[in-house]
Amino acid sequence: MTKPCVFITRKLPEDVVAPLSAIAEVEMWPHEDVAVPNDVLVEKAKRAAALLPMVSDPIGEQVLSAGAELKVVANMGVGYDNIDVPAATRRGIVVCNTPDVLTDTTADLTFALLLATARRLVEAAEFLKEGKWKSWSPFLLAGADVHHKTIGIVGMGNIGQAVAKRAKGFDMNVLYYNRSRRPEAEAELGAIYRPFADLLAESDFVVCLTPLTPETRRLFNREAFRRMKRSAVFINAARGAVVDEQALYEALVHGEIAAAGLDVFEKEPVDPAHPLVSLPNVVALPHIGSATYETRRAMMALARDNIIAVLEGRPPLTPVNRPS
Ligand SMILES: O=CC(=O)O
Repeated sequence: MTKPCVFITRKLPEDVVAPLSAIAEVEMWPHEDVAVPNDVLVEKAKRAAALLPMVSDPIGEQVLSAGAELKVVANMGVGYDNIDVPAATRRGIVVCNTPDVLTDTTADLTFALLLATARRLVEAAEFLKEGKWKSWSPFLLAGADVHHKTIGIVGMGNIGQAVAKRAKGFDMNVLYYNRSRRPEAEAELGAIYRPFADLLAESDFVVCLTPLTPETRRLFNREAFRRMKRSAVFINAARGAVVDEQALYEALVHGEIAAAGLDVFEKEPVDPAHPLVSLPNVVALPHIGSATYETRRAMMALARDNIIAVLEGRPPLTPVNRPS
């Protein structure tokens, strides 16, 4: 019997791929740091029973309709806004993501970004390396305190709750906004629910961790930034398109908010000349929320195991849709 074909859109370690190679004919895009061009992806999809894409690979109508044999698309990421899930569901294709395995790692990065932005760590490190440090001075590179302040978390899923836990360790007052109330976070973490507009007005740190959906696209617009305190620090570790980047730029330039820490951008990789990136009060990172060796390997393994399960006729481990 011929083995089903699997296409992986980046070069992954052989030992991670080995269990899949035992049951399938696996082809990998041979580069680790260059994305597969869309025309190649469409071509590969034609023979594939399974795709293992990165969160940066668009899996829309074009790829899905080419994939006559496709049974499963196992994204390597918790977010799956790069995949047209309704179109996959209509075609009977299972879509999977990689939740849970990245929760603590992404929460660590989010909190590190918050600290780095509030305490101006990147600016300070560059200041020293550029030979600008002439003396200890009272307000040299002074930032804002984090401890005992109010954090407002928008998107209280697993990562939001893990950030809340870290914030509690800093004696912060934790507010949250979510589509649905989270009684367990309220009981266990003392997180307090606030309507979106109230959270923006009351928080010293506004942390965006909501998935990108049609409802959350450009949620952080001009009006949202105007509601924030002038001393507010905005952190985005979710998706760039949840933010109106022009509105954020203007809010930062006009002093409507104090600073921003951004791990994600509407267009990635972001141009280093992007106006937001050039601002001194912006800490910009290249979408590294889950980027530790341990977690990235766990994400790869989970995506792989989702594919193995579907190809072997078992239920997927972490599906996001239920095609009939
Ligand atoms: O952004 C990364 C992810 O969704 O896992």
